[in-house]
Amino acid sequence: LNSVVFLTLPVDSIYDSRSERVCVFGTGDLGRSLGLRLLQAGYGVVFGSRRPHSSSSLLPHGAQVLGHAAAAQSAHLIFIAVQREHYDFLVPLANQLKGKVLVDLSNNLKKNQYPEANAEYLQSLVPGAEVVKGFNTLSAWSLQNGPSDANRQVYICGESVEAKQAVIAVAIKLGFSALDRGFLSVARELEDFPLQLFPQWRLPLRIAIGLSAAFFFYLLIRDIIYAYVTQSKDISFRIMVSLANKVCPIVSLIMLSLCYLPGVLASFLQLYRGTKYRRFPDWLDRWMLCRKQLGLLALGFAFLHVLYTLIIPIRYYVWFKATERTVSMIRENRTTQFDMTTAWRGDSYLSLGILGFGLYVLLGITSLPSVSNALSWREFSFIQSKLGHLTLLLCTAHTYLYGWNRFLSSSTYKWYTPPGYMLCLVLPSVVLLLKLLLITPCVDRTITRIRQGWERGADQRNPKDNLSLRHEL
Ligand SMILES: NC(=O)C1=CN([C@@H]2O[C@H](COP(=O)(O)OP(=O)(O)OC[C@H]3O[C@@H](n4cnc5c(N)ncnc54)[C@H](OP(=O)(O)O)[C@@H]3O)[C@@H](O)[C@H]2O)C=CC1
Ligand SMILES: [Fe+3]
Repeated sequence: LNSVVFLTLPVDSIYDSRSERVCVFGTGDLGRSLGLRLLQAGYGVVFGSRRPHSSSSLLPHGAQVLGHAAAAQSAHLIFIAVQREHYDFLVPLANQLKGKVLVDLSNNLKKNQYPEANAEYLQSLVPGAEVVKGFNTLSAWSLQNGPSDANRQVYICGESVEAKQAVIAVAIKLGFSALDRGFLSVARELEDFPLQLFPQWRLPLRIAIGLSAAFFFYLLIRDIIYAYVTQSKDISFRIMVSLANKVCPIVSLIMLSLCYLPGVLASFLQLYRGTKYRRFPDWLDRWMLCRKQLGLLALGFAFLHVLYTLIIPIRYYVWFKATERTVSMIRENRTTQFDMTTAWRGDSYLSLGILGFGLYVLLGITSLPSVSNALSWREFSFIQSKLGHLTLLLCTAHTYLYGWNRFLSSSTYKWYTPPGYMLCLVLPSVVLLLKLLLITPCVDRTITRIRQGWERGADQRNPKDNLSLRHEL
């Protein structure tokens, strides 16, 4: 879209702006930062201020400061860097603002603060001007940082195409890429943008916190409080590492399963409906949209599990136990035999864990926009779907083997924290089994046909066709 907009601009308006003058109303934080950036880009800047003579000391060098009316007359494009509450000062200037392009930069402190968008309100105050909403997602700080700052996208919207093109030309000159989002009715959405706090992370974060808290308290009671009550044994020090190192892998594996479960469910739903031309239910849609965040959080927990596992040899408790055992063996003049089976089992589960984690990291890296943009759709889906399920398989196998090892190696060992252990294995096992079912050649072929729109317009087909499809399954 950017390139289209770029091409439709007259070349002069992009390159020959040395003499062009732009006006900025408001000499506050944003006004000054924007003015500085405009001056650096070669524009002449005229500030419009209530007190043109007393506000000039902080202003960027080279800018002119006039009263609002005089400043408005000096330029075609006027940035309004003033809070919305004060917009009524523009009403008496209606004559001077006629035909001018007014850029509304304002944001609100909370959602739905006013009945209409700030930009629409501005348009209603000055009907003779062309209002364009834009630049509000930038901060004064990022504007001062210059073009090296990562935040390079600005969104704009407005009714007049010419007015928007003029604003886009300035944005490009300042080093931003501008995205035209449409008419002024989109302004409210743009104004809500800076108020959003990680919207797609909310649900995954809640799941992660909920699961961590539930398993932490479960393990606290099961491992520590239970031992204290029944055997009067104080092993509370285990909270810091042992307990955390159980919570992390359990939460990680459940979250990774939750990341792949909606895709599998969606495939079954399409299979059941025999068409891809019907919307998924809302809950499934929302779930599908936060898969990346679920996966990244799962990776975070897996990473913590790796770190906690790596520090095991340097723990005081481990060192103490090992020394104690060696000393008692010397005292009792005992020796032990090297057990090949134990060695195999231990190494196998560790190796599966390492391979799983390696793939886990690969999934995380390829979900970064800069990396995923460099991949073709086929490459991306190969890594995220095929290798993703392989990761889930390796991590599940690692956990199975671990539980099995503990079960076999310790005679006094009770079945390892049953509900936690079972839950963290049941869910991935179910996802893997369903996926296995989906990749059996017959089902896979049908899904591919459905996705390719093989039976386009399926919604109008007669029920008999549906039956034949089911029959084929
Ligand atoms: N600061 C930021 O990072 C960002 C700010 N914005 C938006 O930009 C707008 C300005 O923000 P900011 O620069 O931080 O605010 P400031 O409070 O720093 O500056 C506001 C400016 O508005 C002018 N002003 C204040 N009251 C009146 C009035 N009654 N009549 C006319 N002019 C008035 C003043 O300029 P003077 O004294 O010269 O008249 C003042 O310097 C806000 O709507 C904000 O939401 C948007 C994105 C980022
Ligand atoms: Fe592990």
